Amino acid sequence: MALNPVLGKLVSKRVVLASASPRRQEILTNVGLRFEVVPSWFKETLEKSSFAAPYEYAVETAKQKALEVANRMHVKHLRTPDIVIGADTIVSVDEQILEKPVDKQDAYRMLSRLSGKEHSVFTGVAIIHCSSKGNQLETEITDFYEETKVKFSDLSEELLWEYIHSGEPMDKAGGYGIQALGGMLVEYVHGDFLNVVGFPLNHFCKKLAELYYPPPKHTVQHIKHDSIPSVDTFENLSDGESESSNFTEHKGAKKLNSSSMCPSRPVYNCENSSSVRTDSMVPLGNQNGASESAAKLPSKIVDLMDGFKASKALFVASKLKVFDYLKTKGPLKAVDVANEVGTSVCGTERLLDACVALGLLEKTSQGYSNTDSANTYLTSDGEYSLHGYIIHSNDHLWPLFTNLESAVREGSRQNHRAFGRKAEDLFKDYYHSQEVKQRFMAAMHSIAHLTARDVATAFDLSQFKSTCDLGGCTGALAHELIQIYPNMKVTVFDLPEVIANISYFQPSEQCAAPVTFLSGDFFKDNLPEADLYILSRILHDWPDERIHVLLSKISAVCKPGSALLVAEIVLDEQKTHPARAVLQSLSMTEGKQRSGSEYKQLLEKYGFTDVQIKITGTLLDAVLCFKKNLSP
Ligand SMILES: C[S@@+](CC[C@H](N)C(=O)[O-])C[C@H]1O[C@@H](n2cnc3c(N)ncnc32)[C@H](O)[C@@H]1O
Repeated sequence: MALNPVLGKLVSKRVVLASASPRRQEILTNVGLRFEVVPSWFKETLEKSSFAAPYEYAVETAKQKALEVANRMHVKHLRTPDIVIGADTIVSVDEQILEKPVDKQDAYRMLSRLSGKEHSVFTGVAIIHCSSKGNQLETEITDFYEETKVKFSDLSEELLWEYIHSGEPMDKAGGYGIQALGGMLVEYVHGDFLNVVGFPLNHFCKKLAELYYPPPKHTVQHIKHDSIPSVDTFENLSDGESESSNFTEHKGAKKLNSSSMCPSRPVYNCENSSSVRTDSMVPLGNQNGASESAAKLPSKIVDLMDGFKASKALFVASKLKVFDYLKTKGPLKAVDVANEVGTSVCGTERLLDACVALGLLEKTSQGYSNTDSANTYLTSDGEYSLHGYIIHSNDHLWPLFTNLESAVREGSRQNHRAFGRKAEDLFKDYYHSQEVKQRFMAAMHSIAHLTARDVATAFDLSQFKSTCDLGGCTGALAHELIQIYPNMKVTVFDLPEVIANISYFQPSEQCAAPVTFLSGDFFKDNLPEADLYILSRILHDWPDERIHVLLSKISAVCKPGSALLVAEIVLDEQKTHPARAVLQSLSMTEGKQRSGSEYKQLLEKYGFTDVQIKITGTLLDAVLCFKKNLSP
């Protein structure tokens, strides 16, 4: 895990880097940040002369790059990220801004201006927190810049041209790369070296610390702003702790909608060479001048202690279809909800108030109504309904997790304790009754529908003409693939008892090329021919012997050049994050979650090469690999 615990705050978020720079990607990857790369289409054409100082230009460009990506993901890809990071590096010498050279002559012009002189490298960084209200994208922007002074030696014409002919200057601000050959031109560096490479990591971490651990007012003077707080320091800070809600619930926080794409000049509150909107920096707990308390409040631990109550409140409200009633009939008073769902008035009122406290409902004088996210995710017909998974969590996972202590003691699944029977395998257990099977299928469908676009677009799959989704269940991913790749023929292969029950889950609108459903057992039966095989959320469920059978069969049927796409949550190399995957492991299936290098090793063992891993930052990551060519 990253040394800086603030980065841990980003683990559960969809973080996007709006930059194609491999150097920025490397800097952030090296410290363990998980993020998706979506290069910005924003053209670096802002009028430089309209900025009073070079750094203002870099900050504004960084901001516009990040906003373009946030807006595009929200509108075009229907995937609103949690955080978009934009950066722009420029070199400034004699009050002139140098960006990337357009050709060798331009590189010569830049480098000869830098020869024998000190210049400044500025990187502007924008951290944009995004949320979606209705169809509107809302953003909260934090931006800052870092300056590093660099002095070049006197460069001879010969050295200069030799460097230009190396090709290195062409994609770099100021026409040099300090981390490679360009390092030989440099006499000294004053300031953050990584800033010159392209990303001021230290300042970025400090900014995150300010955002996620804002100092309480009464201790402001004691906090060293020029250091990244240690874990100890964090404990001394009062943190609003609730990870994502810090940014959505600050009373004073200024929301900007997507119209802020227009490059208007912001009003900055400049402090220590950074500009941050101070209104989003006020910690919730301190806004009303809460009195000093001698004991530190371990907010995270308190949240964990109460977490099960929150989960159960969500489950019960979902099971009672409270969100469905409020969607069609709200706002409703507690007594009306109680009448609709057939529950006690006092119990219903408590449940509804708890849902308000959890941010799932709103309460006004007219009664209770759904929040936008309740309409989208919690109603059973919501666009991205998680209702199926929530009911599965309540009816299946909850009883299993109440036996967690025994599971840990014994190292085995607890179905016999939770449900009074021990099935041969996971799916024999799910499919023993029609009711449980349909509940499980609805659960799989809700997550698959929510993640399908991320999985389908993690790699460009347009080269594949035929695809077989093994264990593809209701076909949610298959339908998305056909939408994105209209020339692709997709077959879903699943057990007969699943295929017999898929009709309820099919989209109402007709597709040009319908999905084919084929029943069979992927451990025993012949697999259909395809250019691309998919295993989405399959491998983590099975023990090694079964995986051996399955991957051997796929490898045997795969022609050279065909591919296998695995969709799973990929663990970090320490195998402790993301938490969702590690917590899922506690249900003790015979399978296991794997890290990126473990997937690579596993797939290579079965003759797959060129293993590429895409950490999407969402609920599922993707691994693509190709069947080895037979030629030596
Ligand atoms: C965890 S679910 C994943 C479903 C889907 N791929 C997704 O990502 O939502 C596992 C799927 O594998 C299917 N499955 C389990 N054993 C199978 C077998 N022996 N042959 C074919 N499909 C199987 C199950 O019916 C189920 O649909």
